[in-house]
Amino acid sequence: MGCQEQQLIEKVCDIYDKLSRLENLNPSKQVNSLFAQLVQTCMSQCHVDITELNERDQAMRCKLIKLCGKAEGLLESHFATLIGSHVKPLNHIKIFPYYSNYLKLSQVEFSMLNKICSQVPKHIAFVGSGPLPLTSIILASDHLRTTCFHNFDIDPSANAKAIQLVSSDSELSKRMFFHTADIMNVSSSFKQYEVVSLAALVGMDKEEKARVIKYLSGHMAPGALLLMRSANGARAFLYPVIDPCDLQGFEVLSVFHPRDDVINSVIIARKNSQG
Ligand SMILES: C[S@@+](CC[C@H](N)C(=O)[O-])C[C@H]1O[C@@H](n2cnc3c(N)ncnc32)[C@H](O)[C@@H]1O
Repeated sequence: MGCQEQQLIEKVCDIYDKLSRLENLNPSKQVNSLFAQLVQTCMSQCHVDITELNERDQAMRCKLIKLCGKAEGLLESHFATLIGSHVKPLNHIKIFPYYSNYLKLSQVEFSMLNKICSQVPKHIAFVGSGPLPLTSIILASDHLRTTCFHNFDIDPSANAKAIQLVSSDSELSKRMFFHTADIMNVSSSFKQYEVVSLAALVGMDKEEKARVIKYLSGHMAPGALLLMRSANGARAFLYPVIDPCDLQGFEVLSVFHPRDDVINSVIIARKNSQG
């Protein structure tokens, strides 16, 4: 590994060490500052190959991804409550600190889908939509204005907050549906979706992510699209990486790796027609 790469890894380890010592990961000046430093560090264009990490750094990365996932959930829940307290919540979603990142990521995901889909999808499933389902809201409001979004989340309180956000918008709430379930227990209804979008935080390690993808491949309609969020380079300290070998039963159609302040890579694959 180059010395620049080693310096980046040491910086990530140092931030992880500070985060892991905190009492909790609820949004606060200290937590927000450490995550801002972590994201800034991992957006570096310095090439990092996480398959070459030593055992200590591999172990740290696995724990850091889980810690980031927890903090992201707490951040989204905190802002979903804040935004949901307004009479017209959707007029206030811009207060979410990473709103512009979601705008850019949703634009990327829409552009990729637009190149692949011959028709506008009628039904999209978003798996792991969370208390602040910004991707579904932005896609439904800005890009796919006739598409119905079925949002799945294992956490009933996440769905309750999400419903609070959209219910005051009469048009949007006609196209946004929320289902409380562990995605690994949902079977029949998946055949109706032309597109299934899998959140970055569903499947917090490689094995679990591969299990979710394998499960989806067994329940999606042949020819349907699976849109996944992955990570590349140093961004792989923040999210699990999806490799082509994890996509048995799918044909990879499009891959996007960000170079700006978008964090997630995006992969779109088609479910093989032989079912
Ligand atoms: C906090 S949101 C974050 C969404 C984020 N933008 C992303 O792309 O991951 C992730 C959500 O996934 C949900 N989740 C995790 N595992 C799940 C599963 N097996 N089935 C359904 N929802 C799940 C969590 O409850 C959480 O609300």
